[in-house]
Amino acid sequence: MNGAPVLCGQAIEHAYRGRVVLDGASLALRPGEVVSLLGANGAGKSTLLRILLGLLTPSAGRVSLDGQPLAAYARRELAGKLAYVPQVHATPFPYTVRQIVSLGRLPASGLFAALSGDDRDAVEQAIARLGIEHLAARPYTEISGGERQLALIARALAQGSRLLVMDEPATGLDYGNQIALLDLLHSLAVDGYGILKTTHHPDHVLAGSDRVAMLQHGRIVADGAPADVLTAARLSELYGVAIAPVRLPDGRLVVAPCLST
Ligand SMILES: Nc1ncnc2c1ncn2[C@@H]1O[C@H](COP(=O)(O)OP(=O)(O)OP(=O)(O)O)[C@@H](O)[C@H]1O
Repeated sequence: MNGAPVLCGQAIEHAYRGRVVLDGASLALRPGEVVSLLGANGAGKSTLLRILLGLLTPSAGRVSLDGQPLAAYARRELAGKLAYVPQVHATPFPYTVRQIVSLGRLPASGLFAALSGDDRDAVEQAIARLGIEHLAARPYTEISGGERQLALIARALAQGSRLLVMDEPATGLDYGNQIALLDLLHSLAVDGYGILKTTHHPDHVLAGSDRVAMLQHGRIVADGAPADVLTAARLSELYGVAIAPVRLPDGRLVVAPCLST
């Protein structure tokens, strides 16, 4: 059973140069659940994530963590509770994957301190959980986008926070790694992690998410169990194409593309 919400955004509003992107969006994340945030391109998903992480200050609304306003936390304390997995980026520096994962320990160890034994253990455990031991000594600049994504997730795990906020974590992963990622996120939730991720794949919501929130017109227009929320009407409205979930003989729901020509 999930506990009380630990990360709560309430009535969040945000505008970029006067253009309203979020207009009263509310979203909560509890331990032990995978929550997917769905929305069309430009709907404001990344903006909402950045606000929930305290990286961007909303024009209006409140964000709280464990009942305290986000602003009440020191940066290091926040990092111990909340980790961000950004969209894959390139770094100009040829750090090894192990060094990238070690960056997750910086908030705990301090910028100039050597890694302790506990830090090193956390790094190796994160690398093992992602199954990327074979990449650990490779330069981050010389691995694929999908491999970088796995390294960034390992970095978030090494950080030790129990809430993970991920911006399109499946992007760039091949099909096998997408499924492995869904499995990993589910197993992390079973271990008590709370996971909030954006996705463009309704199938990644139907498989492996406990809850889905739909962002449209700057608001969360639906929030609940994937099978309840992802109706043909809502999906068609969200994406502007005819789309319908299909129930397989074994009871699972899937969304299959249906081309107009
Ligand atoms: N720094 C910025 N300055 C001005 N406008 C911005 C800025 N960041 C985002 N926007 C605009 O705000 C809107 C929401 O952007 P955001 O990245 O939050 O959407 P998204 O739902 O994550 O999109 P996508 O699915 O395409 O990644 C977009 O129209 C975008 O162009």
